[in-house]
Parts: sequence; C-alpha cells; structure tokens
Amino acid sequence: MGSAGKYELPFKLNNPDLLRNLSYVNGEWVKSKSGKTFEVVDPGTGKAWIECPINDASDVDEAVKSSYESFLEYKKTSPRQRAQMLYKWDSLIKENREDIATLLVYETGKPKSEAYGEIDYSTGFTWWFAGEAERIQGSVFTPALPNRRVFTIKQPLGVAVALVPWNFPIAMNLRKAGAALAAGCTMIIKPSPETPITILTLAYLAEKAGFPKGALTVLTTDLDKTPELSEALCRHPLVSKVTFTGSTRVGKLIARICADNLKKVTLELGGNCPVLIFDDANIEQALSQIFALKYRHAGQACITANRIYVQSGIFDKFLDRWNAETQKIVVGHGSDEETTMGPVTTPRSIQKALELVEDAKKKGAKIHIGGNKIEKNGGYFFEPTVITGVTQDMDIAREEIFSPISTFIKFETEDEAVKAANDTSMGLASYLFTKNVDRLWRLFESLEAGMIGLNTGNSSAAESPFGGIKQSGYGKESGKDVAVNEYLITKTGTFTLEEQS
Ligand SMILES: O=CCCC(=O)O
Repeated sequence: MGSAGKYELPFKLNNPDLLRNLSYVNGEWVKSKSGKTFEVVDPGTGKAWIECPINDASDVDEAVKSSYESFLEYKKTSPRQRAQMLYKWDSLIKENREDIATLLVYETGKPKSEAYGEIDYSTGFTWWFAGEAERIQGSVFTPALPNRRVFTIKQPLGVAVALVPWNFPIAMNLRKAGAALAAGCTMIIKPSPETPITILTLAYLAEKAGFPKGALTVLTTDLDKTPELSEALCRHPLVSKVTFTGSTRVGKLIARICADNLKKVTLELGGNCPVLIFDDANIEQALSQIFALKYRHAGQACITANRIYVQSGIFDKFLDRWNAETQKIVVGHGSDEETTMGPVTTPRSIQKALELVEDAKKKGAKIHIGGNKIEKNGGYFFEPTVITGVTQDMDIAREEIFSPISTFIKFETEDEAVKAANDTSMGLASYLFTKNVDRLWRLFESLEAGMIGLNTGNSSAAESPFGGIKQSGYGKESGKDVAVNEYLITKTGTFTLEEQS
C-alpha cells in the first residue's frame, strides 16, 4: 500500500502510508471477491490516478458479519474509552491535515484552501462526538402508580451503514462515523466512487487511533455496482441502521428498501435552498456570506444558495456587486495557489449545468455571466454563471443546481418572497438577510426548512443539528443529543417495589 500501482501519482505525500486503495474489512486491507477495480479520477485533469476494488453484493455478508462480531465487543467499551479513541482519531487527522487536504483536492477538485476548510470543519465532529460519548444518558421517573419506578437506558443499535456522498467526503463521513462510534455502534462505510481514498485514509487513522478491528469497515465500489452493493447492505439482517446523504430520488429508494425490515434510517437529501435579501439588509454582509455559500466547492453543497431573492429597492445594486465579485473568480486546478474555484467533481454535473442554463434561456432568463463549459487541461470546469429573470417554472428554480450558477429573482413584498421561497418540495436550509428583528423572527418561524441562516450563509457546525424537512429527508446529524440518538435505542425498565410490612 502507499503507492498508486500502475498510475503515476500527480502529488507527493509527507506520509505515503496514508494512501490506501484496498477495502478495509475486519481490520484487513483486502481486494474484492471479483478482484475487479475502478479508477479514481482527478476532476481537474480528467485523468485517473489510482484504482480501488469494485465490491458487489457478494462482498457484503462477510463484511457485515465481521462488523457485527466487532459490535458485540465494541458495545462493551466504556463511554470514556470511546471518547479517548475519538480524541486520538481527531488529533491524528489534524496531524495529517496537509496530506489529507492534498488527497481531497485530487478526488473532489476543490481548491486547497477549501480542502483545509473541510478538514477543520470535519474535525469539529470528531471532537464534538468524543464529548457526546460521555453524555449519553437515560432517565428515571416516579410514575402515577405507587411503589413503581420507571427508568430508561440508552443502548447502541448495532451495525450501521453509511452511504457517503462525494462533495464533502471527510465531513460527511466524520459526521456519521463520529456519532455512530460515540454511541457504541460499528459502522460500514460505502464511499462514493469519486472519493474513496480520503475515506480509506480516515479508516487507516481510525485503526492507528485504537479502534478495534471491525469497528469501521470501508467497502469501495464503482458507479455501476453502487446500487447492488448499497441494496445488499441495506437488506442484510445484521444491519440495524442506515444513514444516507445524497439525492431525494435515491433517498426514497433507500427508505423503501429499509422499510421492508423496518430499519432505522437517517436521510440527508437534496436542497433547493432559497435566500431572501431585504432592502434593509447590510448589502456587504449579505454579499460576502452568500457569495461564499454559493461558490463553495463550485456550488456543489446541498445547503448552497439555489435561488437568490432580492427585494426591488436594492436589486440592481446587489446584482452589480455580485457580478463584479463573480468576475474575480479564478477557475483552475485545486492545487494551484491562485485558484479560487475548482472544477465540478463529475462530468455529469457539467451536462446538468448546461441543460439547466438552456432551459432557463428558453423560458426567458437572462445570462449575465458565464453559462458554458470551460475547456482546460481535460478538467470538468464550468464558468461561474449569473442568471436573472428566473421564474418558478424553470428547472433551475425547481431542481438542485449543484454547479456554480447563481440565479436571481426580484421581489416586492415579504409575503410574496416567503411564498416563493416555500414553493418547493424540498426543505433543507433557507437564508434571510434583514436588520428588522421582528422580520427575522417571523421568517425563522415561517420558512419551511430544517435550518435557517439569519444574516448568515454559514450555519453548519458540529454543535448545530443538521437536517431537513419535507423531501429533504429526516433525522438529524450533529448537534447535542439528537445526532447520537440516531444510533441508540431507548430501553424502558419498570420496577415494582415490595410493600413494606
Ligand atoms: O452538502 C452537504 C453538506 C454541507 C455541509 O455540511 O455544510
């Protein structure tokens, strides 16, 4: 391990041992049963730089059984021991920040500065869940009936499966695995085909942190075998819990499969997040916050600004400022220091972006900046794009864009804006900018989303419950109690005291 085999690595690591490209099962680095592999591609050049095993349904039983065997022991560890392992994992990730950031750049395409940002955000989760491990608690009640006592204890659910997306592979992995391991569950991770390497590196560091073999398992696979492998994991009788971050379409499929055996499911699904900027907003504050949110990882975040509604009094001024800032974006390979926006991660995203722009144009929208693919070194680059005159009937207003396209809609009244913002089947995040405190509070209550940014575009953090409503899914990740709770059962004890004679 530690080499890319037949490929020439486009970078150098300080610690080459971090580079893992086999699956991780029962504490061993293994090939898949078929021995087949798939290539991991640098989105900044379109070139493959390493390969990983294609696991399929035939690889699942052994992996789940070893994870379950591990669970039977791991659940007996004390919360303090689990916290200590999580803290150690946290510090090992921090020690290897530079190398992990490099791997992240070559898997996702994001600029190095954003890769550091993702790692710093992600270790918030290891740190937070280390603390949470020791704060899992039940309760005691004195019930209505005399001589009775009722109490609850919390216990880990068992083997959990995490189906992890490619846009923030480290953050999404640590948010899920941190909670599961704190609760005393073991976890099997299926990374996205685009980003298996960073997940394998994290598994390697988890082993170094002292987690017992089988506590974490990683099964990699390609796009083709993803449905088969995921379904086999979701259906396995020894799997108790599935957590998925990804599209609403796939989330529904997973929920259906898991419903057959009533498995507990957490779903972090698509967003179509609106931003409302009122005339009385601090324009520079709104601009810097939403600009960073929109172009973070070239628009590929579930909580990104999908529709930006600006009140008519400041619309032109705001758009001018936005356009000026957009012109300054430097698109390039994530490893280049000048780059401020990288490529999108998959060629599918380019195709979708082109289709959305075309549909918007056809229905009367105006393209102010961009709208095209950039041909550059074979990478998957798309121009930062600004569109106005967007209406609710356009695909771009109804679907998750997932590329660097900003769409602007002018509004007059608060009622009109709230109605339009809520006119979507999704409910992940919403954002609003105003200096009117009453309005802030009113809209915090009336916007239909699981997370509301109030004069901020940055609301993700380990201490904040993350999750949507409507067709953006259910369950919460991160935050106090709620996240770990997703991996626990509550057991009720009822006790009758004998009458004293
Ligand atoms: O893309 C989804 C996750 C983004 C975040 O955690 O802020």
